[in-house]
Amino acid sequence: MTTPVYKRVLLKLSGEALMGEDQFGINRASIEHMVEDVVDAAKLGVEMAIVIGGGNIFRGVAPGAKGMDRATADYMGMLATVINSLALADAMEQAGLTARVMSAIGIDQVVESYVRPKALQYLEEGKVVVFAAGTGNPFFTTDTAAALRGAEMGAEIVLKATKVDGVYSADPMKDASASRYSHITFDEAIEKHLEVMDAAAFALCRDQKLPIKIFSILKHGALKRVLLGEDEGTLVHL
Ligand SMILES: Nc1ncnc2c1ncn2[C@@H]1O[C@H](COP(=O)(O)OP(=O)(O)O)[C@@H](O)[C@H]1O
Ligand SMILES: O=c1ccn([C@@H]2O[C@H](COP(=O)(O)OP(=O)(O)O)[C@@H](O)[C@H]2O)c(=O)[nH]1
Repeated sequence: MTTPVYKRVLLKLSGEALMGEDQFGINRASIEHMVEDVVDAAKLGVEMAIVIGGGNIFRGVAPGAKGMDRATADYMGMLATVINSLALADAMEQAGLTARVMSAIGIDQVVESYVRPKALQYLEEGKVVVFAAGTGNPFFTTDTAAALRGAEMGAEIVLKATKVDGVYSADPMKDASASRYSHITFDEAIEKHLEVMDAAAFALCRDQKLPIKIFSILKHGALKRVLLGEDEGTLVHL
């Protein structure tokens, strides 16, 4: 089977996964692995919009942010996603893709600002669009940004590529006895307070009838398997 089951997707890439085995920052091998998966996905002809987190950089400055005003710390986190977006777009260009970064916060000398029709046009042209600076608002996460941009772009699904291979009954990093769901409803995920994604992101996707697939970014080829409709990760559905 080589025909993708989706035409357009919103891929959320974990910022923290970018640091690989390092303490913080961008690990070259990690970003190259991620990009290889994106290239394979693009080769299937799937239109791809990407949101990348900022935990790898923000984690590095987090001790210094202790006691800071929350909104200010969140703006620092959003700027961290701009750094990651630029690195990701550069790596994608080097791998032969055409990428565009659009920021939710105006920093026009660095990247163009997010304009919805322009983003839609880029996707139609086969360019990979990277949405930087999250939603542009403090008190949100890049998961919510993924849900928001996914809905705006008319994506058929939000693909959350993270450090675990799906949604578990409890955090698998803390509880070895946790079991993985192959699928779960939005209501169940919210009611059970499963923290693999924040409730705002789950609620937005539920309201927009936008399913989410959660799978491991560390498993090479998993993204392609998801796009081909193979059994991979956890589907969160209505
Ligand atoms: N019920 C759960 N199922 C799976 N993962 C969970 C669960 N509860 C908490 N987690 C944690 O959520 C993390 C993924 O969310 P997050 O930290 O936002 O990652 P990302 O860097 O991808 O944004 C996983 O690494 C896992 O440790
Ligand atoms: O719309 C947004 C998106 C992100 N952030 C900030 O940016 C940080 C980095 O994003 P996130 O933690 O979602 O990244 P990831 O977990 O994927 O590395 C968050 O912690 C927030 O502080 C924010 O304030 N608003």
